[in-house]
Amino acid sequence: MDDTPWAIEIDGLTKRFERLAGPPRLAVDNLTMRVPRVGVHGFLGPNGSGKSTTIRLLLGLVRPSAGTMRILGTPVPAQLPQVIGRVGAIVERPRFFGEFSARKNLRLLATSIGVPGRVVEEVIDLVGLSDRATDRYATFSLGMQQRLAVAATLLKDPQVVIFDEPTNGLDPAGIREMREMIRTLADRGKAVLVSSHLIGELEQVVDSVTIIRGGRRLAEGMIDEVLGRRTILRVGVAEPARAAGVLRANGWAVDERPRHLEVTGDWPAELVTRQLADVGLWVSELHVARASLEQRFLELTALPEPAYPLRRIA
Ligand SMILES: Nc1ncnc2c1ncn2[C@@H]1O[C@H](COP(=O)(O)OP(=O)(O)OP(=O)(O)O)[C@@H](O)[C@H]1O
Repeated sequence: MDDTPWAIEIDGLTKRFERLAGPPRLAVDNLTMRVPRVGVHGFLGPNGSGKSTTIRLLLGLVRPSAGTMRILGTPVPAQLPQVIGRVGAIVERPRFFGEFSARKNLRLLATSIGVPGRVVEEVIDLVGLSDRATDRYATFSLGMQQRLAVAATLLKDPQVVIFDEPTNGLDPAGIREMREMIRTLADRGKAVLVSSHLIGELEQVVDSVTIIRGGRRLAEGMIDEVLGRRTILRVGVAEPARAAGVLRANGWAVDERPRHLEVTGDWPAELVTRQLADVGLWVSELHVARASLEQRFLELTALPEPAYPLRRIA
């Protein structure tokens, strides 16, 4: 069952948590999701949207109320033992011995799962801990602890790597290192599923995304397609009111500011110059900015649900 293009396939997944007081809580609601076999897939949604529950369902830590899931083509949780060896998950902070060095902690783990010592050195290098491998774990910063957790997961050379909110609690340098590590794994041919409620921390590293809210999928696809990386231009021109009219007629959204126009659209900047020149208006300033994906993500997750276009990965 290994010929599927998907690392993870989820169909109609539903999880209802029964509660002693009050009605059951629907944490995941008829969720369908595809994670490609290679690349970084961002699993994005506000806090409490059901990301952790979905990951816990995939890993057999919680039982689904309904729906089907496959990892590398193998149905889970029914056949999870057959595939779990090819999945590395960093869901909770693993326990390491504080008095042992990073290397010693990894060697212990490697021995317990029958992995040779040279692999320990490879993963230490891969997560960028070579300089600190002999330091005691107790002295590690949160970022280094995270990297050691990733190293431990990589010992068995998983095909699919799952991170639940890996940037939580990290400082900007730690976030950057985590991003680089995630990218390295994807560049080595792995499928990386990474959840976050902060798109801004991951936008440079994800190839495709699934966005959820209230346990339901809002959008799915390649990141640029889903979040619409739009062009924003700052345009200086002699007759701003007339220029604004011309650009609006050509489909641009135009905001008239005191000294310039802010022009937003899906097309290249050259079109603005040409469209204005065609009517005898000359551009004195043209500055290209990019819309922040974070802004678009917040707009998207704040919209009323039926308004979303549901997009799929081609
Ligand atoms: N064991 C549980 N019992 C009852 N409700 C639960 C349980 N686990 C999660 N929930 C609820 O399910 C919903 C989804 O939670 P979940 O932790 O999956 O969201 P999340 O997207 O991972 O959020 P965060 O980013 O805050 O971790 C929330 O309303 C949460 O309170």
